[in-house]
Order: sequence, then structure tokens, then C-alpha cells
Amino acid sequence: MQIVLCYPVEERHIRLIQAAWPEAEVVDAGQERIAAELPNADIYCGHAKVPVPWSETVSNGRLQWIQSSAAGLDHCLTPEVVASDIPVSSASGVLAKQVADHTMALLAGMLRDLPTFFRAKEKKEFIRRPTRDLFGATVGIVGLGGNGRLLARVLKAFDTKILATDWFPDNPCEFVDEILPADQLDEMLPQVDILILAAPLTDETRGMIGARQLALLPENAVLVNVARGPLVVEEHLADALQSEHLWGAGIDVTEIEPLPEESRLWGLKNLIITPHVGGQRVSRIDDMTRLFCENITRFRAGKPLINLVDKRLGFPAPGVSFDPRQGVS
Ligand SMILES: NC(=O)C1=CN([C@@H]2O[C@H](COP(=O)(O)OP(=O)(O)OC[C@H]3O[C@@H](n4cnc5c(N)ncnc54)[C@H](O)[C@@H]3O)[C@@H](O)[C@H]2O)C=CC1
Ligand SMILES: O=C(O)C(=O)CO
Repeated sequence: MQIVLCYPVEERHIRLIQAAWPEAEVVDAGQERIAAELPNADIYCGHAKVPVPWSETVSNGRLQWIQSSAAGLDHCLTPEVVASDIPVSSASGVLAKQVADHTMALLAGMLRDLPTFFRAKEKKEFIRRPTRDLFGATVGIVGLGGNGRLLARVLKAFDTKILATDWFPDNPCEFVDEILPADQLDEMLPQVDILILAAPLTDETRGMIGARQLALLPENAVLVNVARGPLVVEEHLADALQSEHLWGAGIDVTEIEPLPEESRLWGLKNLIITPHVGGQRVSRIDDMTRLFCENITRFRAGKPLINLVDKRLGFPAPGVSFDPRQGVS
């Protein structure tokens, strides 16, 4: 049994994985060796950011399970993997707390107009201008999974009205006032002061926020994208920010990462950009290893995996959820 890893593990993580399956050989391939090691894996855990030979790996017939170390599965759900019978599980929940924090930072930063004050600080200027706050706002969340649900809980403390769209609208959430089916996004947009994107990148969601959807948002709405850059048509977002139809936006993800030097987005004053760091936290790799070890125990016992992905949809169906600081619930 060979377990191949491609996430930034240290010796102590490898020891934990080894303890979960003592007979297995654990190979820390990293980004450097993953293309060479993946075809020999029985189990793969990681998030390869370099091209890897999925086609060869699937046709070898050796790979038995993919544990993504990311919540987003766009890195591994290739047509060959989707067509195969290899189960895929995601890291939903592992990063949710820091993503919620980061979303609140982007949102509050934009409502309180921190970009203006940061620019003023550079010039040693003391300026004041009207700002806004979150209390009483109507917030729309696109995607009520691990991240979207936790965000709803946090946002509710600000007396907000929360609407959401989700692929599974019948899966209730006590902090959301109304959950609409994914295809009713157009109905939600005109009602919200703040729109938060927390859905995976799939064929359905690519380009889901373009000029038409931005125009459906009320004047002065704020957009936050902590999901994947290609959910938004970046040129259209730049237009809506430049015309000041939107009050502002906070984005942790862009269509191309790193954002190219020539992008129009860099020059927009009402935009906060962070370099895909929403999921970062000092103990992120410990947290991920905890989920992987829990799933190894389940895999060995033939029990259902946490965050088992519906590969045709591109994300997990509702089920048990995993909080690395509390465990399974
Ligand atoms: N900025 C960052 O560092 C991070 C970004 N992400 C991104 O955020 C996404 C969401 O993360 P999680 O909540 O953990 O994923 P998740 O898999 O737990 O939840 C995704 C949710 O989106 C819903 N959904 C799918 N298609 C939809 C559509 N067309 N419209 C509305 N809802 C739809 C699903 O029903 C599900 O409830 C990930 O796929 C990933 O791309 C995740 C973690 C960190
Ligand atoms: O988990 C994910 O999908 C991420 O984007 C982490 O950076």
C-alpha cells in the first residue's frame, strides 16, 4: 500500500499518517515529485499545483482513493477521474474558520473604506469620509457548504437578513432566512446589499457573475469572492467598480493567480485584493492531517468517508461535517 502526499507536510504529519496505517509506505512527493509519484499511488492526498498525469494514473488501475487537501476540487476532477470508480473526498470544513475570518476582514475593510485610509496613511494625510457598517444589511451567500454555513452564523450576529442559493436548498441552516435553489440566483441579487461567493468552480458556476448579474445588484452593493476567481468575469467586475455601481469588492481569488501585473484590477481604488490566503492558518497542515487520518480509519474499516464527493456535481452532497478543532459532527 503506497500513500502519496502532495501537501506541505512535515515529519510529524508523516508519523501520524504512518500510525493510522502502519503497513503502508508513505511518500512525501511534494509539488516537485508529484507528477512522477502519482502513477504509483494506491492512495493520494494533496493538491497538485503542477500538471500531473491523471490519465495514466487512472488507466494504471492502482489508485483507490483521492483525498483532496483543498475544499475546491477543480485540481483533481478531470474527466478521467470523474468517469472512473475512484472515490474522491474533499477538505470541506478544514479551512472554514479562517475563511470566515478572512471574508469578514474583506467585507468590513470595504464597508469601512480601509483602502482610502491606507492610501492616506502612505501620504501622512488625516482625512475623513462617510463609511458604512454591516448591521441590518441583507447578505446573499452563493454556496451554503462548509464555508457558507459558518459565514451565515458569524454574519447573523450583525442583525443581518441572510439569503442564500445552494444546490441543495432543502438542507436547512438555522442562520439563513431563505435558501433558494442554485438556479434562482437572479431572484436573490436585487435583494442583497452584500453578495458573498462561496461556491465551488464547476461548469455551472464558471462566469456566474458577469455584467448582467452585477447590474441586478442594487447600487452600492459590495461583492466578496472567497471561492474561485473564474466565478466572476473580471473585466465586468472592473467595469462595475470603475462606474461605482458597486460600492466596492473584496476578492481573495482571481481568474489567473498570481494576478498578472497588467491587470486592470490593481488600479481600482474600491477593491481589496488578497493573494488566495483565505484558507491560511498556522495549524492548517495539522488540521488537514487530522481529517486525512480520520478518513484513513474509515477507508480501512469500509465506512463512508467524510466529505465524499459527488464527482458528477463536483462537490460533496450534505452529510457529516468535519471541524478540525472539534471533530466530526
Ligand atoms: N479562498 C480560499 O482560500 C478558499 C477557497 N475555497 C473555495 O470555496 C469553495 C467552497 O468551499 P466549501 O464551503 O468548503 O465547499 P463545500 O463543498 O463544503 O460547499 C460547496 C457548496 O456550494 C454549493 N453549490 C454548488 N454549486 C452551486 C451553485 N451553482 N450555486 C450555489 N451553490 C452551489 C454546494 O451545494 C455546497 O453546499 C471551494 O470549492 C473552494 O473553491 C475553499 C477554501 C479556502
Ligand atoms: O481549499 C481550497 O479550495 C483552497 O482554495 C485553499 O487555499
